[in-house]
Amino acid sequence: MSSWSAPTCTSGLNATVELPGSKSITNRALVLAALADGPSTVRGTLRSRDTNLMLGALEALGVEVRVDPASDTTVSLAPGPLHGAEIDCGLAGTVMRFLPPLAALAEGRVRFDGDPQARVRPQTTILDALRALGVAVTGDRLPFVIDGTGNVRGGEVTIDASGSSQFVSGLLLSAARFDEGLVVRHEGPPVPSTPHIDMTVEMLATAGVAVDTSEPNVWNVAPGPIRAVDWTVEPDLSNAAAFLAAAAVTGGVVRVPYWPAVTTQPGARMADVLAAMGCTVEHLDGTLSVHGPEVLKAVNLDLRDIGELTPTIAALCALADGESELTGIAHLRGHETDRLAALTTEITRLGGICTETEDGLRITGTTLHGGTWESYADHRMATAGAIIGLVTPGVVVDDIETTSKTLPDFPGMWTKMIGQE
Ligand SMILES: O=C(O)C1=C[C@@H](OP(=O)(O)O)[C@@H](O)[C@H](O)C1
Ligand SMILES: C=C(OP(=O)(O)O)C(=O)O
Repeated sequence: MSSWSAPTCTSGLNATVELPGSKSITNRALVLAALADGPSTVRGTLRSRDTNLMLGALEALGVEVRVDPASDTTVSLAPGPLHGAEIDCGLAGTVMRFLPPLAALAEGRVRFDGDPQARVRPQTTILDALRALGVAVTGDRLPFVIDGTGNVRGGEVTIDASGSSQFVSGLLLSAARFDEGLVVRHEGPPVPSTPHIDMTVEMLATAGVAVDTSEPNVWNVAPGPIRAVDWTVEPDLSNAAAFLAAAAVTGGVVRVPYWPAVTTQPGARMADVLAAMGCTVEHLDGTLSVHGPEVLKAVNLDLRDIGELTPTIAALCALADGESELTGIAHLRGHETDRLAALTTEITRLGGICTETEDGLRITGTTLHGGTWESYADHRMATAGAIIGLVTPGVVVDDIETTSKTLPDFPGMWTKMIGQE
C-alpha cells in the first residue's frame, strides 16, 4: 500500500483519454457466457481486479476460459457442467451478488469469501431469496456456502432490494435457467441504481431472454436457454467520469472517445451533471468533450439512479461555489466502504465543509489545503482524492493501487492525461 502525491494541474489541461471496458457490462457478459448454450467471445473485456475475480470464479466453477494471446481483452468462454468451487469475491459487489444464483445451478459445494470489507457489505437479501426458492444456503454474509444440486426450482420471490440493485440483477441473470423461470417482486423503499437493472434486462434480451417489466418493481423471466453471444464491451463511463471531472476543476478540456450514443451505463449521466455545474459538454462524432468553467456551480441532485458517481461528484462539490446537496444515496453506506462517512471525513480533513444527511451529503465548496486523503480500499474514494489534488497542492492519496478494482493503471492514465497537450 503506497502513498501517492496527487499531481497538480491548474491550467492548460487538454487531453484525450481512452477508457478500458465497463466493469458492469464485462461482468454481466461473463456470467451470461457461463450460462449460455454454446461458446461466447467477449471483446473489450475490462481486465481489472473485479473482472479477473469473475473470470477466476467462473473457471473454478467449470467454465473453460481462453484469453487471446494477442490481446488480453478478448476472452472466449465455453460453458461446461458447473461444479463445486471456492470463490474469492474480493470486494466486488458484482461477484458476490451475481454468482450465488449461478452457484445454485452447480452440482456441489460452492464456498464464497472475500476481503474483510466485503464481509460487511449487504448480502442477506439474495441469500434469503435463494433459500425461499429451495436452495441450500449456509450463512448470511461472506463467508457463506451454497450446496448446489444442479437445478433450481424457481417460481416467485419477494425481496427488499432497496440496499442494492445487484440483488435484482443477480437473480435475473440466472433466472432463465431455473426450472420454472422466476418472478422477482420488490417491496420496500425505492430500488437504487435502476439503470444497472435496465442494463441487465437489455443484455438478457440480447441473449434471447425476455424479461417482462410491464409491472413496476416486478421482473418476470420465462424459463429457457440463454443464447451464446459475441459481446463487445463499451468503455467504462463511470470511470470516465473521474477524467471528465479533471476538466471541470481545472477549466481545461478532456475528451473521451467511443462514447456510446445510447447506453444503459449510469456514467453517461455525468454529462448532464457536468453541464449543470457550468461545464460546456459536447457529444460529437462519438467523442464526449468537457470544457471546464471558470467557476464550478453548486448543485442539488438526487443521485439514487447514479450512486456510483457520488465520490466523483462530491469531489467537484467540495471545490464548487456554494452549497450543494446530494440526496437519494443512503445505500452508499453499503458500498466498498461507507462512502457517506468516508467522503465527509476526507473532505473535512482537507479543510472542506461536508456533512452527512440521512440519505446523502451537504457540501459547501471552499479552498482546500493539502494533507492525506484516505482511500478505505475504495477505488472511487482514491480517484476522488486525485481530482481534489489536481487543484489542491500537497494532497497525498493513500493506497492508490486500490483503483485497480476497476482500472488497470489509473496513476499512469492520470499522469498521461496531465502531460498530454
Ligand atoms: O450492477 C452493477 O454492475 C452495479 C450496480 C450498482 O450497485 P448498487 O445498486 O449497489 O448501487 C453500482 O453502484 C455498482 O457499481 C455496479
Ligand atoms: C459500488 C461499486 O462497486 P460494486 O460493483 O463492488 O458494488 C462501484 O464500483 O462504485
